[in-house]
Amino acid sequence: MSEGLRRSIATVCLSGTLDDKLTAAAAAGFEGIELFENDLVVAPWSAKEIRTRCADLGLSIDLYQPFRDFEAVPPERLRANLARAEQKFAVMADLGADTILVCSSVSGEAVDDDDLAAEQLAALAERAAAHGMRIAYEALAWGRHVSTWDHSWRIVERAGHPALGLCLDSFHVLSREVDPAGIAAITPGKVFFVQLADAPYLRMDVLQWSRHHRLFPGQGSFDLAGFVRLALAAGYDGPLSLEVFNDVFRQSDPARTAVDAMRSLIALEHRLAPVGRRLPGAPSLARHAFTEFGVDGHSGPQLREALRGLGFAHTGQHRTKPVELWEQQNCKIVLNSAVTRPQAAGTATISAFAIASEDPQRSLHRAEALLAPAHPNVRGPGETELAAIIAPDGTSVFVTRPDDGWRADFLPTGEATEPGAGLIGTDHLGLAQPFDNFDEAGLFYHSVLDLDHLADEEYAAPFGLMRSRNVANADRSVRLALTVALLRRGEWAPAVADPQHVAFTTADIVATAEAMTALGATMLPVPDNYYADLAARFALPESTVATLSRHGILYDRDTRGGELLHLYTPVFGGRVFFEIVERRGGYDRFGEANAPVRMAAQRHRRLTDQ
Ligand SMILES: O=C(O)c1ccc(O)c(O)c1
Ligand SMILES: [Mg+2]
Repeated sequence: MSEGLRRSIATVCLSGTLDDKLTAAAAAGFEGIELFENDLVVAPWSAKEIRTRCADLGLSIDLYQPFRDFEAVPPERLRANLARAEQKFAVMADLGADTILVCSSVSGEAVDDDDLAAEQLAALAERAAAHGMRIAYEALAWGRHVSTWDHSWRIVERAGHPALGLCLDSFHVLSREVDPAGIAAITPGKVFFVQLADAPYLRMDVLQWSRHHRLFPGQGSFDLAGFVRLALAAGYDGPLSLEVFNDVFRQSDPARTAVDAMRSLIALEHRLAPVGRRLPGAPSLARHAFTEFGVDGHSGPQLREALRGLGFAHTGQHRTKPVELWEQQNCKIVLNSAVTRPQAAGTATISAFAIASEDPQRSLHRAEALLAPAHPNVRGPGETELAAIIAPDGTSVFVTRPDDGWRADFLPTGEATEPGAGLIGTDHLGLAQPFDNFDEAGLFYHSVLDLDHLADEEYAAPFGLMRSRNVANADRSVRLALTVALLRRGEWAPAVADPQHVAFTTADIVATAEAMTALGATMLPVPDNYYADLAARFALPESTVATLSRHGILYDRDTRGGELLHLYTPVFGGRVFFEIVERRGGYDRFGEANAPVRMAAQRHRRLTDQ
């Protein structure tokens, strides 16, 4: 099994016609599919033509699904069900598929009788066997009488038919409270099929949860690696098949979803070592090396002025491109007037960011193994090779050496970086994600850069509910805050609801605020109401609140007493802003509680500016 298990995907995961789905699955490198009945019914091809099309694309049809409401029914219903099954076996023969999925019944006609269920499933298996086919019985978490994997296994065991086995679906298993550990003790050979889906923990009706909120492995909260290990311990060696019902994926570009899906499987297999295929190990990351803003004649001057106010100096000019380097200690900002990515006139965008890696080459190999698209490296003679990958939202992610050799591409301007304003380095980047790519982005950064998923937060902001997902490396020298609106954004929400930012670290935020005021910085005014509430929430001394208020510093405290003091600039270039943070006592979050205050203040400021 050293080269791994087969990789399959259910057609229900992907948007479009059957043709769209098959093309996307094959292009992403899948070896097999689960063919959903609906996709067959609407296809213009006969079952035989589908088989040929799949074979041409190198795809096997690993499962035909689903067959519903079969077992534990009165005799006349059984006769009708068996006749229905015979038709399906004929279709399967044409498809060249040998395994059919039978979901546990949800029908009101079914009775709570394991003996009857076992007997009828054995009768079905007997007929399947006559066609050289087999039945995989799956307990739906909302099945009428059979809703847990252990119950479905008792019935399959009781039936004792060689052509009857189990389909284990991680969603149905892990969404229920039944301990999955016993899966390892299932008789070898009796797990016929394994379906994989992750999901966020939600307290809601399990059918709704399953049909709308499934995610690819690594995008939710389930322990998929643990689940697969149990199936492997039971001797399973069939495909690992993704079966993800998700409202966003159902309407997204299938080619892209299929790559996201494949990335999730590759990352999962890596965690199954020594069974799965291995990825190049993730080198440790040293820090945020630089952040690049794409600017134009309107947004460029705004950002230059903002950086001056924060104590930055324009230290370097690129040898061949209209690109400026701005620095203050380990904070490095690049302003690029020649970004190739389209952006609206007058705006600024984070077009790229760079992370210093102890082994950039290995970081890139890992990214490639995880199907991250590469950024073509355009460099002039004598310039440093800067390799980049493209994140799901189109941002280039450069992986650089810790020695900052890339700085040699900039000719010094002679401007001094002293005295600055006490900014030490980059704490994190805040990257608002396109609605459709949020889960994809989380998995991308988690798997490609090996950033841990720290926390998800939801908060009510002026322009809608927001979700943030925090990812960081082990020593927290690289942090990203990914944000998205909980619902697809409406037309009315202004740009401040969808911004990007760079947060810099200071060891003394009050001193930094004073230095920035002296430099003429424009910081964001924070309303008095906020401070009145803050004093009440945290029982802070009046003098502390007065100091915070004087500088527009926001405050948060975690349950262990760690504190965050942070302040913001207004939005520049339509979309970007800066944050200054001082972390105390191991505070490990991003002050999400204050995001709505910031958004309202930024909106207010833009209105009064106009
Ligand atoms: O939601 C369903 O109906 C459904 C169908 C087939 C499956 O394998 C499944 O897990 C759920
Ligand atoms: Mg399933």
